[in-house]
Amino acid sequence: MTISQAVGNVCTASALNTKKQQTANPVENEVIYLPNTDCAIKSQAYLSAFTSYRVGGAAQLFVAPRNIEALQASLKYAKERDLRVTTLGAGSNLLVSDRGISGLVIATRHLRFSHFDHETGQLTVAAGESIPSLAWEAASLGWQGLEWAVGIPGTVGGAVVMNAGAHNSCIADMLVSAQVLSPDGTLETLTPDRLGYSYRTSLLQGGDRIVTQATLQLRPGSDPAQVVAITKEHKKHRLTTQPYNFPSCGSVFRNPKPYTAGWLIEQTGLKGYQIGGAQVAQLHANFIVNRGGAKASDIFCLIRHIQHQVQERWSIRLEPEVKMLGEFQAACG
Ligand SMILES: Cc1cc2nc3c(=O)[nH]c(=O)nc-3n(C[C@H](O)[C@H](O)[C@H](O)COP(=O)(O)OP(=O)(O)OC[C@H]3O[C@@H](n4cnc5c(N)ncnc54)[C@H](O)[C@@H]3O)c2cc1C
Ligand SMILES: NC(=O)C1=CN([C@@H]2O[C@H](COP(=O)(O)OP(=O)(O)OC[C@H]3O[C@@H](n4cnc5c(N)ncnc54)[C@H](OP(=O)(O)O)[C@@H]3O)[C@@H](O)[C@H]2O)C=CC1
Ligand SMILES: C=C(O[C@H]1[C@H](O)[C@@H](CO)O[C@H](OP(=O)(O)OP(=O)(O)OC[C@H]2O[C@@H](n3ccc(=O)[nH]c3=O)[C@H](O)[C@@H]2O)[C@@H]1NC(C)=O)C(=O)O
Repeated sequence: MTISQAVGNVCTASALNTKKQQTANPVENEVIYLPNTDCAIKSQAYLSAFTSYRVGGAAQLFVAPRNIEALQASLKYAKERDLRVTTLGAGSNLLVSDRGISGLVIATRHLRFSHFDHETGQLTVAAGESIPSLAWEAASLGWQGLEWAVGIPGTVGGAVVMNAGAHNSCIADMLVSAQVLSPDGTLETLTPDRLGYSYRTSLLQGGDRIVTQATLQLRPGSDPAQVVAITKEHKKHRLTTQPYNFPSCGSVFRNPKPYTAGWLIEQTGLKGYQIGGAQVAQLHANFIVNRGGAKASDIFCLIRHIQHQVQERWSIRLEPEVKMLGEFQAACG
């Protein structure tokens, strides 16, 4: 089954809306439809609703396709109007500027479909599927391999791009192939050796290809109760070591091996340090939490402050894991 067979007819390619075809960009608060689809493009859509930090200004234009054809139509729409395209998954590793993002923002989380192949032990999933939901589903089937992914509130697409990982496992370890869509509308299936994987890195980062689907190799045949128990242990460990009670993006910085960012930041005396509504978490110093009312600029300036302090104290440059989208001020006060 393909993604287009698996989804309903909302925001899909169809001939239903030919009367709604328009060529202009929508003006503020207007909704128009992609030609030959019932897929709406919205203007000035606030991205704070689409990021785990709950911050971020508006997308100039926003679309959430539900199948490949509607995704291809979105890219065509952008190309014809010379609009820059930005792709979002679940927005759980993003800091979107308060000034928003120009061009067309494509949210992939409505690309949904999953198939557990009991013969091969392979899980084929659309980019918008939730990684933690799949981890629980695999566990309840007695399939091993995704226990580590519980508690990572992202999509399959975001995990493939970020090489999401935890507990010494990561997506690259189990990726059989990823299907990607190029700006010219062509689909290609790539094996991991073509994706330049290393720790929290892939060649897909910062590029213009959109992940549409992935196939993961898992290990069926275990006692579901045992796999669920291990998954629960991972979740419990997270809840005791990471702050889940306030919005965040997970780890802000990559670990500068052999050190860990959390240790360096704590030793620099920054736990609890706050700028506006953004605070270095007390429970884990590599998390910046939104304590309420934070602006993206507060989080951005706290990131810069941490980098500066850690550099001064340890001569180590912390590299952000979080992806910053849009424009940020050059200097913080
Ligand atoms: C509480 C919490 C805990 C976390 N724990 C972990 C952890 O243990 N390990 C870990 O690795 N991460 C963790 N994260 C970070 C985050 O969940 C992961 O990086 C996740 O993989 C991001 O997925 P996403 O769908 O939210 O991607 P987004 O944040 O939406 O996007 C991330 C990047 O991928 C791009 N992108 C997203 N989808 C696509 C697509 N379909 N095609 C092309 N590009 C795309 C975006 O443009 C952006 O550059 C955590 C975050 C939170 C909030
Ligand atoms: N701090 C932050 O910025 C953010 C934190 N989060 C947090 O991330 C966490 C992700 O947790 P995680 O458990 O991985 O995913 P979720 O709690 O999001 O659950 C994902 C799916 O897995 C199912 N599920 C959850 N627990 C179990 C279980 N014990 N057995 C079987 N199925 C289960 C859920 O089913 P059902 O719906 O039936 O419960 C749901 O369909 C959540 O606590 C969420 O609040 C998310 C976004 C941002
Ligand atoms: C949350 C993320 O991924 C997480 C992932 O969930 C966990 C679990 O596997 O391991 C990494 O965290 P981490 O290296 O901070 O793991 P932890 O086990 O919490 O801490 C490592 C070490 O740092 C120390 N530590 C941590 C936090 C802190 O405030 N102070 C401190 O001293 C701990 O005591 C421990 O000795 C990933 N982070 C990175 C940047 O690699 C993410 O990428 O967003």
